[in-house]
Amino acid sequence: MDRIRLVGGNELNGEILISGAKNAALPLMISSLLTHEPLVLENVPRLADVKQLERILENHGVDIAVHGRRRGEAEGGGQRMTFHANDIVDTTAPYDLVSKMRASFWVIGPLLAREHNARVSLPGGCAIGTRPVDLFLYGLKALGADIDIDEGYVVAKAPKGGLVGTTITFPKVSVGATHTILMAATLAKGTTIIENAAREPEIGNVAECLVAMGAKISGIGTERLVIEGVSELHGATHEVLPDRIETGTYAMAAAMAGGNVLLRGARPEHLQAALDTLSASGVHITSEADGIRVYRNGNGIQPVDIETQPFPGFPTDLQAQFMALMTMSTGTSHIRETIFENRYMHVAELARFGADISVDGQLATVHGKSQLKGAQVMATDLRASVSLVIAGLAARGETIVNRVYHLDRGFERLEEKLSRCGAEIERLAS
Ligand SMILES: CC(=O)N[C@H]1[C@@H](OP(=O)(O)OP(=O)(O)OC[C@H]2O[C@@H](n3ccc(=O)[nH]c3=O)[C@H](O)[C@@H]2O)O[C@H](CO)[C@@H](O)[C@@H]1O
Ligand SMILES: C=C(OP(=O)(O)O)C(=O)O
Repeated sequence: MDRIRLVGGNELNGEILISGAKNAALPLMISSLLTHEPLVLENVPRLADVKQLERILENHGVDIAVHGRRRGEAEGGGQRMTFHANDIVDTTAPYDLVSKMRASFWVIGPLLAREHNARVSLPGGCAIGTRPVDLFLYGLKALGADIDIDEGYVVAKAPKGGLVGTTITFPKVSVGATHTILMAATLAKGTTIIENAAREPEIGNVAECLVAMGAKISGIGTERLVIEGVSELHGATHEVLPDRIETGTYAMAAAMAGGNVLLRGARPEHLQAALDTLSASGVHITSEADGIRVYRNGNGIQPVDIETQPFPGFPTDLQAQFMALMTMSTGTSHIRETIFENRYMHVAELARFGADISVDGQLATVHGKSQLKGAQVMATDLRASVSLVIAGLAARGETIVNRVYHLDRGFERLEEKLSRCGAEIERLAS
């Protein structure tokens, strides 16, 4: 298994091109199942999760082609890809494909809407909590689907004539359930209203793509989405938005290591809560025409308390990275994880660097230290893994991060992007 070796202590200076967002690319790819015409996506990141979803879509009969890169070839700008679901040849999404990744379960929405039936294995994804699918099933049943759980599969059937629009009020905000019901409702009969919809920018990006494909959606970006069903969708060309979690991660890396980095292509409005938190900790953040500049030059990091929340709050996908940063603050900070019940696996690994963190339920208390020391650590999930990398950038001496396949799910060319800015980092191939 590949490992990452880094030696801490170098500042980060230069530019990092922000890739297309994994969490938008995946549902956008899934949207291609809604039409028999080709969907062209631009700025698709090259990630293990994208590859895995390609396998799942191909199993349903989607033809996939890569047409090259749109921008920043040398730095790894995103791919231009076509997804053509002319015929759906299989409405089963099998366990061995779906169990590796949470978002693969979302195919259930388009399959049910277009083919009126679907058999999808219960999903996998980062082991950060129990991650049930009750909200998906609640929404699909409300659209008229008959749902059964059989041998680990959700077996769903639409009523005769297809799904029927209705009002769905989610008792809890769910990104995945919002994506799934939104996609399904585009082809339902009549109007669907989703109340308490997730407002993450990736939902807006998908909704805009669906509109380009002929869907009728209003309320994009709000917690109330109104979808007027149409009888069919058509092909379109659409761009994956820049990855706000990658942006926040590199912002925190620059804050930890010190230096001055331009995060090219980043959109500040997509991670304002995280940027405000970084500013409060003493990091200089400025918006520029082509991205976000992050600058820290020898100043101490102030402790700041955060609580993770659905968008526009502080994202849970940046909690681990922020905790790494707080380990070097000049005081004590409190972090409350409210989205997932088991998203503190990085705590034990950060302790190997000498970090002083205690956890009581959903609350983590981080006592800042002036200097971390490099260590041998284990990546446990995607964002936890990258928190270990950025801790290693600031630690004295050598760090080895084991099990980096987690990182490859969500960070494109991580070592390359960081080493271009001066980090001493390399991949040790197994
Ligand atoms: C591929 C993708 O985009 N993944 C993101 C997505 O995950 P994902 O879509 O899985 O996250 P959700 O927003 O659905 O989960 C939020 C909370 O709702 C709970 N829940 C969810 C569905 C359900 O049917 N029942 C239920 O109880 C979850 O267990 C969790 O506690 O949003 C999360 C929250 O921003 C991010 O951390 C993930 O990176
Ligand atoms: C938790 C994540 O991914 P997934 O939902 O696919 O597990 C993530 O992107 O941080």
